Amino acid sequence: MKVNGTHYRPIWQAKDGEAVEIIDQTKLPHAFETLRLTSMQDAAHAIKAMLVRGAPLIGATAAWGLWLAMREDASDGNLESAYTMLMATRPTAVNLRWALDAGRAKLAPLAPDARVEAAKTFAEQVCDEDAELNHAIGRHGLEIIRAIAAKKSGETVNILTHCNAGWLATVDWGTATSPIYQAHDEGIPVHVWVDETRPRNQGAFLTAWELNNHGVPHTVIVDNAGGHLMQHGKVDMVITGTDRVTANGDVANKIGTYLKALAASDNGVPFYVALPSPTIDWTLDDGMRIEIEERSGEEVTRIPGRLDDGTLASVTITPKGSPAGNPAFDVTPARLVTGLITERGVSAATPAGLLSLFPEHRAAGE
Ligand SMILES: CSC[C@@H](O)[C@@H](O)C(=O)COP(=O)(O)O
Repeated sequence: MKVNGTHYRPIWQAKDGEAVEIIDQTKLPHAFETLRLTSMQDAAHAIKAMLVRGAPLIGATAAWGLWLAMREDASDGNLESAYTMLMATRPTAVNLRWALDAGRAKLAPLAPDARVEAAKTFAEQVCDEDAELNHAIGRHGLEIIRAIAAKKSGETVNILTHCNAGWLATVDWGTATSPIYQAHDEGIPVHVWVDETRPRNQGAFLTAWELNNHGVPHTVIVDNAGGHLMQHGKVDMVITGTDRVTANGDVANKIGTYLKALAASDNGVPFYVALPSPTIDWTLDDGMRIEIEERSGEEVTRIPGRLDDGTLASVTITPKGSPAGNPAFDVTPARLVTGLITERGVSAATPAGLLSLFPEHRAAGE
C-alpha cells in the first residue's frame, strides 16, 4: 500500500542485496522509520520485540531470517539452529511454524552452496503469495460488504475491527482490511470503528494510521465501546484477523476479540474472520489447545505516546506495586463466528466448511 505516494510493503530485500528492510512498527504512528536487518539474530529480535508483528508478517520475516542465516553459514547445523531460534520468538501465530517448516523442507535436501539462493527465492515467494492471498480475501469479503451496502440502500456500512490485521500485519492489503480497502476503492461508503486494542494499541497506533493514510473514514474507540455501539445499531459487521484457526473453526486472535464476538452474537451482528490458508492449523481441532503468548506486564502498566512538543515518551499508569497480567491472545469459539473469509471463498467455521474449501486436507476415509 502507499505511504506518501510510494508503494511499501512492511518487509523487503534491501536494494544492495545485503540485508532485509522493515518498517519499524514500534515507532508508528508518530514516526515512519525503516530498519535494516543484517543477521538472523536481527530478524529474531524484530519478531520478538514486535518491530514487525501480525501473523502473516511474522511468517514472512522468519522466511527472510532463514535467508540471513544461510548467508552467514549454510551448514546443516546452522539451518537447524536458525529454525529453532526463529521458532522460539512468538508462540501463537501459526504462520511462523508454517513458514519455517516449509523453508526447512526446501533447504535441507540441497547442498549448502545452493541454499542461499534457494532461501532468497523462498522468502520472495512467501511474500508474493501472501500479497496475492490477501488480495483474494479482499475480493470475497467485498461481496459481503456489497450485500450489506445494498440492504442499506447506499447508507454507510459500519465495520468494527480489533487489533491490526492491516497491510502492516501482512505483506500487502491486510486480511481484515483487504475487503475494507477494496470496498472503499470501489466507492462503497464504509466507516471503520477501530478498537484501540490495549495493551499495545495496535488499533489506535497502526490500523488508524493505515486507514488515515488510505483516506478510509474511521473512528478510534476504546476497547470497551464495541458492545454499546452494537446495541445501538451502529455496527453492521465485525471483521478481524487471526493468528491461528484450528481445523474445527476456533479462532485465536488478539486479546479482546472473544468479547467482541460475544457482544456481536448477543446483538445479531455478523462476526467474520479473515485469514490466508497458512493461518489454519490442521493439526489441532480445539482452540483451547493453542498456546497463548503471555507478555510482559510492563505493556499494561506503561503507555507510550508523543508529548505536545513532539518528543516520544512512555508513562506509567498504574500504582507502583500493582502487578499486571498480560495474556496477548484469546480464543473465539467457532460457534460465535459467522464465517471465515479465505482466499478461496467464505466458509462456515466448521470442519466441513473448512474442508469444503481446502479438500486437500481431508484425511483418508473422511
Ligand atoms: C493479519 S494479522 C492477524 C493477527 O495476527 C492480528 O489480528 C493480531 O492479533 C496481531 O497480534 P500482534 O501481537 O500484534 O502480532
